Amino acid sequence: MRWYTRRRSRTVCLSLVVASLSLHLLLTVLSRSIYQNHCDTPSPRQTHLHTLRALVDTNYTSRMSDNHASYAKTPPGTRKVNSSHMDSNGPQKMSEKDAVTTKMAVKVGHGHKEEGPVDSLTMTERVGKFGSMGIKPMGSGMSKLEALFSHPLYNMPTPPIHEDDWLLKVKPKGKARETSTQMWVSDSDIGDDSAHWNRSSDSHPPWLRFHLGISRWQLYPHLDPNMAPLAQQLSTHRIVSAVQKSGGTQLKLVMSFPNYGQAILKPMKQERDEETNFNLYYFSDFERHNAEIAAFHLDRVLGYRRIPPAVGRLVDVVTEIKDITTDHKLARTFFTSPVNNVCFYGQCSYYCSTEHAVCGRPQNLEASLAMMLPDTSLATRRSWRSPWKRSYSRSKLAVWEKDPDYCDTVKKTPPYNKGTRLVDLIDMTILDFLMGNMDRHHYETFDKFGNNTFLLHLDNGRAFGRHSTDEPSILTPLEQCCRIRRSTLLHLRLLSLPQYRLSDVMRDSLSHDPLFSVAPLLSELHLSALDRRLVTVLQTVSRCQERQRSRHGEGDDDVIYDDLCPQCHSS
Ligand SMILES: Nc1ncnc2c1ncn2[C@@H]1O[C@H](COP(=O)(O)OP(=O)(O)OP(=O)(O)O)[C@@H](O)[C@H]1O
Ligand SMILES: [Mn+2]
Repeated sequence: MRWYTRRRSRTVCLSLVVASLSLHLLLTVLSRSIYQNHCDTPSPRQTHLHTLRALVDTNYTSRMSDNHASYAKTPPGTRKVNSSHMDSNGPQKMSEKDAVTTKMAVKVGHGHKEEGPVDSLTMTERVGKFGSMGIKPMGSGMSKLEALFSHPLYNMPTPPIHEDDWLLKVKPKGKARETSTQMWVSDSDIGDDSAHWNRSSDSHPPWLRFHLGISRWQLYPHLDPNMAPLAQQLSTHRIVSAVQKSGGTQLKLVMSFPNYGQAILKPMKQERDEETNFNLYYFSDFERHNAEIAAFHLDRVLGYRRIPPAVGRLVDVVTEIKDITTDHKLARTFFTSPVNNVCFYGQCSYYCSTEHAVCGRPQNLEASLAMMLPDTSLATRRSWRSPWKRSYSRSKLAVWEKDPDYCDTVKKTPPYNKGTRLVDLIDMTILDFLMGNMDRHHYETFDKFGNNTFLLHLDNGRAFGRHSTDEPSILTPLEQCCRIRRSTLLHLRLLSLPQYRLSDVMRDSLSHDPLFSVAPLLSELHLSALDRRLVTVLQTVSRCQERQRSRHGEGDDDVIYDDLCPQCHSS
């Protein structure tokens, strides 16, 4: 009898699995047709479907290290691509609106005579090409980045966003004071007469549109048309104020623009091909401007959209900082170096001294400008200590380093015992492992959304310090918890296929940053480290699944958190 019942329930389970898979495929087809670009031809669509089917295949194991095996997974008719561009599909054309009309001639190069001329594109021309769909690849075809972003996995239908799922609400017309920051208010300030909100008004400056687009689930939407104007604002708009940002340990500035937008500036501290000194502990490492920029791109490529847009800019330290700053403490730290470069060091608890000054060449300084989040008076944030925080000590080990069953405790502890918090943390772990960031001591969330929201991945300046080694301890949460979102796993598998290879997509994405005209944001060695680390992540997940199978048989999957099937998780 018991045997019969078990057999019956197994049959029911199997039918449910088959039904759910068919539903997913149906959804995929639907989403494809919803988001279909008119330029698309049928063959890539089939390719997408085949790829998706292969990715969903639970027997998938990473074969990235073996290209031939990976190609074997690709369906017939898929073009074998070796360059970073695909030519099978018409690109989504850069709209006229995206094209930048104003030109700002940027003095590229570092003022060093021995550095020859660099890419002739001006910074604004680069910016015009920024943003997921404002990209026109060199050749005639679709870039790998475009191909990736048009894949069904990135275009799954999402549930409608309710009014409560937006971070900010716009004051009704008539009450707002033009161009004032009073135009937008926190949720609690809004009255009953909120019928005329205008979230996507073209008249709003890009930074405001960015703020108004922040939801419970992400900082900005996939294929956000505001991304190009936002990047343009960050990299070209006049800077009217530059003051030091308090808090944190290293020098950073708050820059303000004429339209009231603000950004956080982190200066260049390390050459691209330089590796962090191996004798330095992670907590003594510098922050790198290119790490902030590359982290934003990687986060977007992974489909997370949890890092505020960060863009590179050549800043004139004299006219754009020294001459306009009202921060006397900052102004006092400017000096001219022995080779006539203008330098400053500001005031902070680390590296703010003459020895660690940041210098222009002679006035041009490479920097990252990250879009400022809404002020905390409008949208308070909560800072959470990471359960896998390092000890920040040369001699002490953290608890998680000593206890292999540490995750069992975390899994029982709120907020990790409910909803998506644990898998969100694992998402962050994966991002950090890929970019070698050991400095994730805290993360933040928007208070308004309680525990049911995404995690902000702020402060990525210590990523991309080393390319020749990987830091396995960063992956500990994944190793110990053996849990991952299905959507994340599918994205990672997609990025391990040759036609969407992570390094190629990242090279492509980063080439649209304005500073690419000075030098690529990540060296080739850092790009290939991404591919190598991706293999490690996929292998870790496979190991988890094997371990689970050997313990519990083929039954239900405890490793995969099926976020593509929300009704599967009622808690
Ligand atoms: N884009 C942003 N918008 C608004 N606030 C931000 C943004 N990025 C960072 N912050 C805030 O500024 C604080 C300091 O920034 P950040 O962590 O990058 O500096 P830091 O010097 O590296 O700090 P720490 O030494 O604590 O790691 C963050 O904790 C965060 O609350
Ligand atoms: Mn930091």
